Amino acid sequence: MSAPTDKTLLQVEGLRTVFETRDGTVCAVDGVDVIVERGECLGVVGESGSGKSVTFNSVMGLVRSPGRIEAGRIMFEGRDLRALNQTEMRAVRGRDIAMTMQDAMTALNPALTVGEQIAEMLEAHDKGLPSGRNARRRAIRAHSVKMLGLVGIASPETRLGQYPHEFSGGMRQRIMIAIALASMPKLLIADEPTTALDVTIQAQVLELITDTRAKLGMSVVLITHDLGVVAEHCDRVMVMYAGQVVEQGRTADVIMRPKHPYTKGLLGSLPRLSLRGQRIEPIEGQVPELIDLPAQCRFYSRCRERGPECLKNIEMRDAGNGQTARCVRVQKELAT
Ligand SMILES: Nc1ncnc2c1ncn2[C@@H]1O[C@H](COP(=O)(O)OP(=O)(O)OP(=O)(O)O)[C@@H](O)[C@H]1O
Ligand code: NI
Repeated sequence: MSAPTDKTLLQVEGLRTVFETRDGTVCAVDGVDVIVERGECLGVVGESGSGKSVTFNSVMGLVRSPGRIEAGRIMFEGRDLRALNQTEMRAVRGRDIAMTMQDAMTALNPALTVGEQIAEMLEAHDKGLPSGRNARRRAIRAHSVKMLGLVGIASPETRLGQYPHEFSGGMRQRIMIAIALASMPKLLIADEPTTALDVTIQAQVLELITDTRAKLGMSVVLITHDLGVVAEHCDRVMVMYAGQVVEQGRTADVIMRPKHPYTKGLLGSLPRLSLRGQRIEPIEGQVPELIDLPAQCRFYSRCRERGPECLKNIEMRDAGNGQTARCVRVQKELAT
């Protein structure tokens, strides 16, 4: 992983998050490092079950029993988020870091109007709201109308008074983004923001995130199965497999010169020049069970390039240009 700089907003080091199950301890996230710089968009890709959501739920302090963070440091603007108590962490959520959940349908509260939910977020984080009751109410309303307009909801004044079920799936997704953005977070974590949306709405939602990123100067973590989205919207990309980061680097480098056989597999089945809209194609074989994994490359059983030298724990290796990959074959290339 590249080194932190003055511009580093979020730095995760050695994150390990486990779930106790009847079959044993599932190590969903095992030694994950992440760096997010100010203003950048980081893409996170990997097959289902690779640990993408658990990694960022851990950052948000939202891992619930039987899960727990077992090790690692989560530094946000120089503060150690793991050292915060619940009240302090609640203040960070939404105000500094907002996350839109994979499941938009259930993430919204069905019993509250959209306006009430945006207001709740604004009240909780209280960024420069006036103190008088009426002035405060007016400010919240004005800001809520603005947010709904920003996410492309027509007649926002009327729409504020409606409940989630009165909106289409695509609109609900955009409303969740509006709620996340209402507090002007420094970091937006969008977990599969366009899953289950039709192609036109997908494009709108992503444009919205990218535009808002530019306007607010915020950073974005985009969790997605869609490599076309990564190619188009992300400065850097991180590829996860079986609870580990297996490759990361600048998007263009990783897509044009993938170093890890898993990344090559993900890209291999895609037509190079039309990545748009392509989801990850399955690679032959199965992701290993994340319980009591042997000390060897986790991709071993599915790897076309495997050899006896892969039967040990593999560290991330430097491929040059800030690109790293967890494969014994990786060699540093001269800067281009
Ligand atoms: N509540 C839980 N109990 C037990 N294991 C869990 C639980 N939640 C997650 N896991 C484990 O963590 C692994 C990683 O899950 P995670 O949701 O992070 O995957 P993901 O990469 O986000 O996948 P997807 O693309 O399907 O969203 C799962 O395969 C599962 O083994
Ligand atoms: Ni997920």
